Amino acid sequence: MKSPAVAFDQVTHRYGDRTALDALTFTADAGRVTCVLGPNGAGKTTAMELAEGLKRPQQGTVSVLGRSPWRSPDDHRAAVGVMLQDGGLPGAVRAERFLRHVARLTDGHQRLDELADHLDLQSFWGTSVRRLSGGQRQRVALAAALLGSPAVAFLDEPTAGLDPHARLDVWDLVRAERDRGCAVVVTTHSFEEAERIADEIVVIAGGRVRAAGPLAEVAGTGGLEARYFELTRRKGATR
Ligand SMILES: Nc1ncnc2c1ncn2[C@@H]1O[C@H](COP(=O)(O)OP(=O)(O)OP(=O)(O)O)[C@@H](O)[C@H]1O
Repeated sequence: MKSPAVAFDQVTHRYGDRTALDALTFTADAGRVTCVLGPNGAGKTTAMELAEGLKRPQQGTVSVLGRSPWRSPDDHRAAVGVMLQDGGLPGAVRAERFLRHVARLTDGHQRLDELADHLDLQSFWGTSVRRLSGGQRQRVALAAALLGSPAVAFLDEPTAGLDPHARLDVWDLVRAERDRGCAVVVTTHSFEEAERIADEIVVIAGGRVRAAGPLAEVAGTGGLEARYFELTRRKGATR
């Protein structure tokens, strides 16, 4: 059996006395879109940061393409595309200049033309990143993550704040990445998004996996939204 592109095995991570991840265990495969859902503070970003090699796991193991992301060398990192929630983009540089720079580093010139088309980047090519709207900046961050045609892509809330056209463009792009064999891991708060793009769903709450599996299996007959509220119900809440 092929090993998963991303594997969390019994990962626990604490910030002081707060447990952000509690024996978290799940996998994500190549050629699949895995959507990670969970309430604010569930541990999604912490999990993504561990998988991206930005944090070292305190307990348990994280593996991406068969290696520990914390210890992996640069060529391994190049196979992993990352779109962070805050973008981490340089403010003073024009969008085009920034992306051409990333394209040089990732050998992604041809890809840049495709992505520019797909995400309508030319309409704000000449604007410095700091003057872009939130949604435009997000599209630049997404293009930067995908320029190197990565084998694994981590996209943290890629469509938050995007207009309906841009959301459709991003969903198309995510499906295209999956179809070329990429393991795409997407965090989202949108059931619509998960239902449109996910092959696999992972629901996290309180740092633990509450459900994981194919979309139809996790959603069951009542639908994903109902199942999510059932899995993540808060004490005293009416739903
Ligand atoms: N740097 C930090 N220092 C202390 N606590 C932190 C830090 N980062 C996250 N936490 C805590 O860890 C828990 C998990 O946070 P995390 O950001 O991973 O959740 P999330 O699921 O991504 O939330 P959101 O949906 O709001 O983005 C939360 O209780 C949060 O307050």
